[in-house]
Amino acid sequence: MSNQLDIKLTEVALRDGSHAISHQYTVEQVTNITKALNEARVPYIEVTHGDGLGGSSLQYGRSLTDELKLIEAAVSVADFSKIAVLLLPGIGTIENLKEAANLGAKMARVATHVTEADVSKQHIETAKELGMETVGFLMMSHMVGSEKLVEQAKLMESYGADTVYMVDSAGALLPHEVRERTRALKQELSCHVGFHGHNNLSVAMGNTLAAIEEGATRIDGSIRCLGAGAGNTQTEVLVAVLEKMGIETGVDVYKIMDIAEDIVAPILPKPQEIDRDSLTMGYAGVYSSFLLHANRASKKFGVDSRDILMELGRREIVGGQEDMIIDVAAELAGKEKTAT
Ligand SMILES: C[C@H](O)CC(=O)C(=O)O
Ligand SMILES: [Mn+2]
Repeated sequence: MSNQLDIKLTEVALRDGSHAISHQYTVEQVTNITKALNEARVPYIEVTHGDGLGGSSLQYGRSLTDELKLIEAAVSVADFSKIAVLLLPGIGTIENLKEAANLGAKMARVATHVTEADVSKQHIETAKELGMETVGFLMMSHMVGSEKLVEQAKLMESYGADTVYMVDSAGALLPHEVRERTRALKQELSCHVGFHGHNNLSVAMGNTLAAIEEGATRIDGSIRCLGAGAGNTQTEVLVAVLEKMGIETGVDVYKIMDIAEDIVAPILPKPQEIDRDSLTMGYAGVYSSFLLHANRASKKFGVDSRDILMELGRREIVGGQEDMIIDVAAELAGKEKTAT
């Protein structure tokens, strides 16, 4: 494969990884990690609450630190990397977006459920007016086939998205499915196509390579797999793999390895791994950020967390419906009680 692919990586540990550490980032951690990623020449670094701007709440989990302080800290030490923010319309507002842009965020990633791209119009247009690079982020892409995905991606492109991402929020897609969907997106869109994977089925790397082979050029990773569920495509591994394939990312492979080992690993509450819960998320097609919510509900109601996740998958519960996790756990606990 040619090394002229213009692959640009976005590091998401300071946003997607927020789910894995219950949104407890400090200014010091964000400053240290951003400074090091900037030195390693990572093009984009996403910083926000795990559920995007305005996500800090009882429903999604309260942040330890105001995300605007985290964004400000990241911007202050990044003279090469651009700081990106995630925004889910309905959680984050246009006002939140303006605040982030004022602080120096240069990229807005507007995320919707894969069938609801139409709600991103105002936010993508505003981000453009603010002079930001814009990304449309189609979450839970495994829930639809190529045709629907293309239809929704085209909407985002028509609103002005510079890139549209296929987002495998549940880590449920397999390489042949990513390949087929990416091919369809590339055929129908003129903007960049991106891929965001989760490693719940241990295929995030294979999925990412399939996406790149089909023409995706905007790729997400999380260093040391610090993302929701089992984490995302592991950035330092991806950089090394792409370098071996002759594909340039511009990221310094030794430096990114060192950040993973020396700066990120020490802040993890536990190593990011595929355990029975994260595996069940990929298997059942459940939103990766539900992991800690399901763990808590499992303890509270004494129900196997896999049963909760399987039921959430059956009911096709999506982001924004976190309250259903408690409902499902309570229901299952009630059924178990009746049965005994
Ligand atoms: C709000 C979600 O965590 C966005 C994301 O990273 C995904 O859907 O995956
Ligand atoms: Mn994610």
